[in-house]
Amino acid sequence: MFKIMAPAKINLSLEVLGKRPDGYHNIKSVVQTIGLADELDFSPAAELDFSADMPGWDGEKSLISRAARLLKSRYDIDAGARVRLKKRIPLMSGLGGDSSCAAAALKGFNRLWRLGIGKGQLMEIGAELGSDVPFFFFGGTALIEGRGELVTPLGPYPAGWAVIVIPRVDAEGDKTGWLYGNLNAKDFSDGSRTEELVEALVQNQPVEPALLGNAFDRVTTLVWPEIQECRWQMLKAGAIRVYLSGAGPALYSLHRNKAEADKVFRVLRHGGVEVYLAGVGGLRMTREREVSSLSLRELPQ
Ligand SMILES: C[C@](O)(CO)[C@H](O)COP(=O)(O)OP(=O)(O)OC[C@H]1O[C@@H](n2ccc(N)nc2=O)[C@H](O)[C@@H]1O
Ligand SMILES: Nc1ncnc2c1ncn2[C@@H]1O[C@H](COP(=O)(O)OP(=O)(O)OP(=O)(O)O)[C@@H](O)[C@H]1O
Repeated sequence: MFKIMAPAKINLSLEVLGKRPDGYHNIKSVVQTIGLADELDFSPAAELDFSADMPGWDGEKSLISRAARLLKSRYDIDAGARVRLKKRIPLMSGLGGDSSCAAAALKGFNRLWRLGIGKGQLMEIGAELGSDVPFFFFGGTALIEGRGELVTPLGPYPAGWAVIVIPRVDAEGDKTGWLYGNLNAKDFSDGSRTEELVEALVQNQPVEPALLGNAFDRVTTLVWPEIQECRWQMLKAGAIRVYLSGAGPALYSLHRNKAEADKVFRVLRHGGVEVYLAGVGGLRMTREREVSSLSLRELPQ
């Protein structure tokens, strides 16, 4: 019937400003979709029927099924749907895979059941499913704020390549919530580094690597000592700087040309590391410039 791609994301900057009364944290983060993506294949069915080609993937645990149930109850839908998922993004890795699938699912069910829901409303429903979900209705390069539901599209990040390594750690349950809960005042910052990065992107200026960084660096290194070993392996393979994505454990390095990225990728793959090579930046994943009701910020002129 039809397919929808669900790209992974990396956090180029991720600053946590502090804890909110509702238990979430205010953040400022420049997020970027990358060429590593899942693929959702939708077709009509009498009941809900979800499956994936990844062993251990459980439809009932995925936000895809929560998205379906939420729309069915809110819009009084009797119809079902069959979704076949080609899963490429490692789960619970910091690459936002299930969050991206949730956004793709909302788009797909909206189309399959002819609900006619606008993008802004879909983003608000997405925000009920998870803080990373609204961003995926824009993709490309964007600033996310609030708990992640305020999305401001930005000029494209300079086109390049990312080498992504997934350290072998036991990330399970609500690892993101647990890691947020283990942040403390020294992990918090005021968002100014991310504002500088936004300014560079909006003004199409070169991006200083020092502007990239992640508030979860300290706590993830404490919880998962394997991360340090992976960082060293990436540096030894030729990466200049290694960054953490989301709440981890995924690590990535950025490269302007493919040949350099490919060399690092091959060395790591030969070393038995779970490693991916993906395009970064350049094109915007979506063409729409519609700014949703959730994107309240004005870009610096
Ligand atoms: C780390 C990031 O991936 C950065 O992009 C996101 O902030 C996390 O987004 P996410 O995985 O969609 O997170 P959610 O599923 O909404 O929240 C999981 C748990 O993480 C914590 N959480 C999440 C987002 C946020 N801004 N503050 C939080 O404290 C909350 O305890 C929440 O119960
Ligand atoms: N076995 C499973 N099958 C399908 N979905 C799962 C499974 N285990 C967990 N999930 C879903 O995946 C979500 C987390 O995966 P996701 O890939 O979005 O997070 P992430 O990569 O850690 O992103 P980030 O760290 O950036 O928030 C869980 O909240 C849960 O909804």
